[in-house]
This record gives sequence, C-alpha cells and structure tokens, in this order.
Amino acid sequence: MSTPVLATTAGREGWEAIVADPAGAVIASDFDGTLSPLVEDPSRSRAADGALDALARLARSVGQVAIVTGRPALVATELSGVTGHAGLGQLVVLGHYGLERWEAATGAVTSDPVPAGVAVAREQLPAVLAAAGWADAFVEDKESSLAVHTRRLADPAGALEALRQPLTELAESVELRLEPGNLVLELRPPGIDKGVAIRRLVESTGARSVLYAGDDLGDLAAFRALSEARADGLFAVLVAARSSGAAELVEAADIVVDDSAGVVTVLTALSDAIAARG
Ligand SMILES: O=P(O)(O)OC[C@H]1O[C@H](O[C@H]2O[C@H](CO)[C@@H](O)[C@H](O)[C@H]2O)[C@H](O)[C@@H](O)[C@@H]1O
Repeated sequence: MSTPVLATTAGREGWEAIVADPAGAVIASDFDGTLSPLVEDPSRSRAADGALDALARLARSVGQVAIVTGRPALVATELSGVTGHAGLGQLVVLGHYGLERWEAATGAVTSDPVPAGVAVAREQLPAVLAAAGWADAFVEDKESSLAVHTRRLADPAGALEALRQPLTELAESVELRLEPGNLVLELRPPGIDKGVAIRRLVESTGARSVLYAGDDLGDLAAFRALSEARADGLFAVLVAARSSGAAELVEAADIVVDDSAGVVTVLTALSDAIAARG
C-alpha cells in the first residue's frame, strides 16, 4: 500500500521517524468516528473492518498501541472487540479522556477519582433537559460522566445549540466540564483531556514518536499536546478523519482521510512501510 498524502514537513518527518525506529513509537487512536464508523445508537458502535488487524500488525513492531477514547475503558474494549483479539495483548485503552486506563496484559482498569459533581448532575439533568424543551434527548450515563446525545432528535443541530448554554451552566454549577462533540454534549470531570492522556502515555513509554488519529473536537487536545511536544524533539503524525466534520482538527492534521476506512488504510500503509524497511 502506498504512503498516504502527508501534507506537512513535520508529518513527513514524523512518519519517517516511526518507520526508522518503530520500537520508539506510540500508535494511538480515538475510537468513535476514527476506528469505528459513526452510528445512531452509541451501543452499536463496532470497529471498522480491518481496524483491529491493522493495529495488531503494528503492535508487532511498535513500542505501544493505544486507544484513547471518551468512552469508559471497559465499554470501549467490549464494543471494539479488542479483548482476546490476536496480537493485541499489550494494548492500552485510555478511557474517559484519560481518567481510566485498561491494560490488555492484565485486564485491569485503574481510574482517577470521580468527582461528586457527576452524581449531582445526574439528578438535575432531567429537569434541565425538560426546561430546555428537549426532555427526550438520549442520556448516555457513563458513570464517570454523562453524555447528552441529539443525533436521534427531530432537529439534532437545533437541539445541540439549545442545550449548550443550560448544560454549560449545569456543568459549571457542579464543577464539571462541558465537552462538545459530534451531536453530543458531555458533562465530565475537569483536569483531564486527551492531551493530558497522550502526554502521560508518551512519558510512561519514553516514546520518541507518535501517530495519533482522531475525528472530533475531543481529539483537538491531543493534537495540540503533540504539536507542542514537537518543539521538545518528539516526532508526531496527526491523522484526522472527516467523520465528525471537525474543521479545526482537519486543518491541524498532517494526513486527512474521510472516515474509519481511511484510518485503516493509513495504519496499514504504516505497517507496510515498517515491514519494507525490515
Ligand atoms: O473519544 P471517542 O471514542 O470518539 O468518543 C467520543 C464520544 O463518542 C460517542 O458518540 C459519538 O459516536 C456515537 C456512535 O457512533 C454517535 O452516535 C454520536 O453522535 C457521537 O457523538 C459516545 O457515545 C460518547 O460517549 C463518546 O464520548
């Protein structure tokens, strides 16, 4: 498979660094919209065809393969099907934007503490949704956070805009953070995001290079953290899938693909390039 179009010098250098020194590389990807096609019902998300095989093939040569997701770590492992998948025995899943860490090697999840505000928000949320006129919005209760989805409402974009301010106020009143995403508004713990998560992973692995793939606004923090880390000598390749239409993410990317199938193509091309270098 040929090398994908690398739009930037930093991206080309990052790709070359991974190919030349795969043992020093972390390959990390978001789940929804990046490794999995977007679907209406979040409980029906599944890894795209070939995604796990592509990760497993990379895992043979790179230092670390990881999924970095807004989902609870165990939900992401179950939906993605990574548990027990051949070749993914060293995978790490950073769930809840990095609040949780699951390791395939042990099957154990560790988590930072969940702030009390989540329980208060859970109680108050139905009344806030009703007052905004969107009592039927789907609430995905993720235990450590609450995601309000508008995708299945009559006016998904209108509902998202109508709910943004009241949910911001609710989040602030209980010391949570409002995380906007693709037709979703999440109330979640502050102090952690995918930027913090990927920095921790780079530090703990001693990585010299990273490829990170994402599609939504929540992935911007990882893109920013890795862009900044380039100044300290880290090589990075930033891959954006257009799935969620996050323009800022696409603008900041070194490689842009349409969807999760495109992400699989990039991962496969990278493992081909590593294999060709021998
Ligand atoms: O960090 P991610 O793995 O991308 O998770 C972010 C949120 O993704 C999920 O919602 C998105 O995907 C759904 C399934 O395709 C889709 O229906 C929804 O509209 C998208 O926003 C998930 O449900 C959230 O909990 C995640 O935080």
